[in-house]
Amino acid sequence: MSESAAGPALSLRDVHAGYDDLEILRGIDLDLAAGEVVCVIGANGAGKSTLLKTVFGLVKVRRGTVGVAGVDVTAEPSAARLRRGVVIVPQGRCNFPRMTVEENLLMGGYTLPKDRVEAGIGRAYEMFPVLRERRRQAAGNMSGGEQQLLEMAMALMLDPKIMLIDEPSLGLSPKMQTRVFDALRDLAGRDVAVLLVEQNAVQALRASHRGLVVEMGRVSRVGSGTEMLDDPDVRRAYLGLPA
Ligand SMILES: Nc1ncnc2c1ncn2[C@@H]1O[C@H](COP(=O)(O)OP(=O)(O)OP(=O)(O)O)[C@@H](O)[C@H]1O
Repeated sequence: MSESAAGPALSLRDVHAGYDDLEILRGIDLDLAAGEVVCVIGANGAGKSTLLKTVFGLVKVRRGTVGVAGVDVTAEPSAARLRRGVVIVPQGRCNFPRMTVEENLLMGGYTLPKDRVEAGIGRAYEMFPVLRERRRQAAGNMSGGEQQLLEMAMALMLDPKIMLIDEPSLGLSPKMQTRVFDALRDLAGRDVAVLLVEQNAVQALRASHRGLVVEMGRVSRVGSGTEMLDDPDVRRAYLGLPA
């Protein structure tokens, strides 16, 4: 993990956001360092996905600021944030099931110049060798876990600094879940800041440097992954474990 001279990779200050007259985020404060994996947990409907969408600019900030590498991006549209290296991997998988794995990767990098596309594909195959093996196969014929890896690899094409990822382990076998969480740690090892939303909070916290609980639109608890796993209130309320 590292904090550059410019400060954290991502910083949220008193962020308020929501939909129509519904305020969902009510003063979120959060700093995320390069190379750090932070897992957001909370009840259904607490606003976890809204938080990711707000960082990416899909939901408008009503009050407060979003900063990326020390630059205030609160007023910037998603495309501008993307150019700053913020990517989002939404819930669900495989946008282009009939296209091959490699064609999907090319779609992930369609805004890039040719040399960066080649570098991106090289990076994706190095990180996920299974995708190289399957590169000529229709993406929709891969397992759910492999499709999830492809989604992450598509986001990797853009050489991101910040990856926002929503429920990456949803519907995967325990073995594939482990693979996905390992991949997130690998990304962090490459200095990407990862903000992760997960229902599978136990495994996600094990894979995270820090966890935070969102409650009533605010961050109610922050701690290392281990502290959160040991916290009796968190165990009872969010992990389904005995206190
Ligand atoms: N586009 C939208 N328009 C209106 N309300 C929305 C919209 N998207 C989400 N909401 C509402 O905002 C609240 C927070 O939703 P969000 O998806 O952020 O929760 P979450 O914590 O990710 O939930 P879950 O764990 O169930 O996925 C919910 O009450 C939801 O119904």
